[in-house]
Amino acid sequence: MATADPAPAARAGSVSNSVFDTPLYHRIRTVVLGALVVVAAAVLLMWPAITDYYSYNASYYNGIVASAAISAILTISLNLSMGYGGMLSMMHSGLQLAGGYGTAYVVVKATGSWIIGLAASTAVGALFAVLVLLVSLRATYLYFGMITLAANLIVIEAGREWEAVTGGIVGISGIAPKMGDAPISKQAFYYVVLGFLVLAYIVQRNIVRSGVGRAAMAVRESSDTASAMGISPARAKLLLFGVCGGIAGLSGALYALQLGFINPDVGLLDNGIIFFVGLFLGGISTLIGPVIGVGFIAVLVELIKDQARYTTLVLGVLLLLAMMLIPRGIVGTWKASRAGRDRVPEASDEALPEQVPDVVPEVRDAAPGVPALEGVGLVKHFGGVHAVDGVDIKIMPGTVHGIIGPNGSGKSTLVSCLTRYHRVDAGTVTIFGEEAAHAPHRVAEAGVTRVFQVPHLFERVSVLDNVLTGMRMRESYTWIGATVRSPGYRRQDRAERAEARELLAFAGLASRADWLASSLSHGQKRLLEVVRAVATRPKVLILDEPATGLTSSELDALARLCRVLRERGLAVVLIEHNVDFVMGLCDEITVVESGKVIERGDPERVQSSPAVLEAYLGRPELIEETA
Ligand SMILES: Nc1ncnc2c1ncn2[C@@H]1O[C@H](COP(=O)(O)OP(=O)(O)OP(=O)(O)O)[C@@H](O)[C@H]1O
Repeated sequence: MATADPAPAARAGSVSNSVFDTPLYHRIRTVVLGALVVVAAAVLLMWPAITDYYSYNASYYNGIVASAAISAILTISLNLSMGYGGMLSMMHSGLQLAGGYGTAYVVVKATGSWIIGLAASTAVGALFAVLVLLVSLRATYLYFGMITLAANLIVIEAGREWEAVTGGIVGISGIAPKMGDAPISKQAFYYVVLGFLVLAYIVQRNIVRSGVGRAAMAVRESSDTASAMGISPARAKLLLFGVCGGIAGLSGALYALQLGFINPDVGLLDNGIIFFVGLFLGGISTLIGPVIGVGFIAVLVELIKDQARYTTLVLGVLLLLAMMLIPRGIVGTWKASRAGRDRVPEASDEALPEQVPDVVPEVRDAAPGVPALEGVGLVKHFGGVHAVDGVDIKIMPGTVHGIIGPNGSGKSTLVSCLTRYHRVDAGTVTIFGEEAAHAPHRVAEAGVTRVFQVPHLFERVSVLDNVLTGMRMRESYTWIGATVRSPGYRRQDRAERAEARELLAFAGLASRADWLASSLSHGQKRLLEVVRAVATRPKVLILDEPATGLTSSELDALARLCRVLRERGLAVVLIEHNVDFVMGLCDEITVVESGKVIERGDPERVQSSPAVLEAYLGRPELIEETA
């Protein structure tokens, strides 16, 4: 997940004896950072008083900070969309415009309260974002960007033409926040804006650190893997982009109330440049980056205000320099530097705990004789390639079932048919006797989880966060619960973290829990993928070539995990080329060759089958050697 901001901050890996790894340095760093935050908060809180004391033009300087805060709110929304959700949004200035119209209409045309206006703008932004996402659900990154660009143009054009509501080209003016009949002072409104900035930041942080944010980041990394964990990519995107739209709409309302007017020019992309520059300068996919980036730009723009005609040029050059010199932005670069890292203990190979923890899933309710997963007459052709050609396969609960065959024989395609990643040309799939739903995430919901042949780990978040992502399917809290950190959310979050640590310990990864997943060895990454799949509490776990590249101790850990899962009543499906591993572990083996089953049975039967000896790589001795 692109430099996501896991909580607690994921750590980087091994330790040296540099000054950055001493406890004293870490204490000083914490104190200095804390002091900076306190000073910044104090200055912002006292800003109206400071400007009042030192300047004859206090309202101008208050306005600058209030406008920067409003831009920061919008940039937080853009960060959630592009940084955490991986959705390239070119419609954020349009969302701000739509939000601005919402409040302008309520306050000026309907003579309603500005507070109702804020609510209306938030709703307008959220609704508009959801509508745009609904028509672009299948669009890839760039196409989604183009659709949002079109949406932005439509909002501007609607603003120009729909005069009855928007006031046309002239727009709507006289949008003043009032308490009763008295207008709210600019000073008081400054604090309203500041309050909403804090709120937007908290919403962003709480969402990113909850299952809602983890689901969106999982989809951003790989929607196939997210689906295998029961996450609906469409739902995860809709939710996040809807929240983004709401925040952007809110910023539009504040913009209209702060300046007292709104017109279609607000939606122009030129006006949106500040949000992009602020985001990339501060650090995309970092929580505080958007605020710092926009704050930096506000100061810069103020400093060059006498040369205002060069502002766009300066912002362009700034963006270019930021991309070339600090592509992760100020905050991202700090976090990636030695100075920004937390201290971690040196991790060595861990002894595996003897006891199987209770958190390892168990299947108790399987009806006797009913296959956990069954495919009948499965056919999948790719043009002239008969990848799966009339396969029947029955996988029983409480067994380890191997699927072997030469390269290109159709093993992965068969599994993709069983898990609905491929639409079959013919055949049926049932899970515990019920016909399998046709979307991969629904298959995962029914208890069938898979680990892909190509590793799909979420590399830029912590090991622990990877496992937590696997638990999304059974999280019962809503995004509102996550945002306000309801007692139910906190209870569930605590329990999940404890469970994830137990599962990691069982796989020998406990001491790596807070590391970035990218800092693990290849074998540890494969094990982590299996642990993440186990965290979904599956009834059927499909592992596609999990043993590739594992050391002997990692192979032992994997084999032990498979045996424990079998004892607990799960069906484990193992696609493997490591024949020793398969023969030593599996109760039943299906051998495929050119898309057809050529043998099935226990390891002894398979090893002595003439068809297998003949077909398997054309090198019977490879099988015999293992006998
Ligand atoms: N999406 C696809 N489009 C076209 N052909 C495909 C596609 N996926 C698989 N194939 C073809 O289907 C056949 C079976 O491929 P598959 O990956 O299922 O084999 P496999 O037994 O899993 O191989 P390996 O052991 O090398 O992973 C191959 O000939 C492959 O080229």
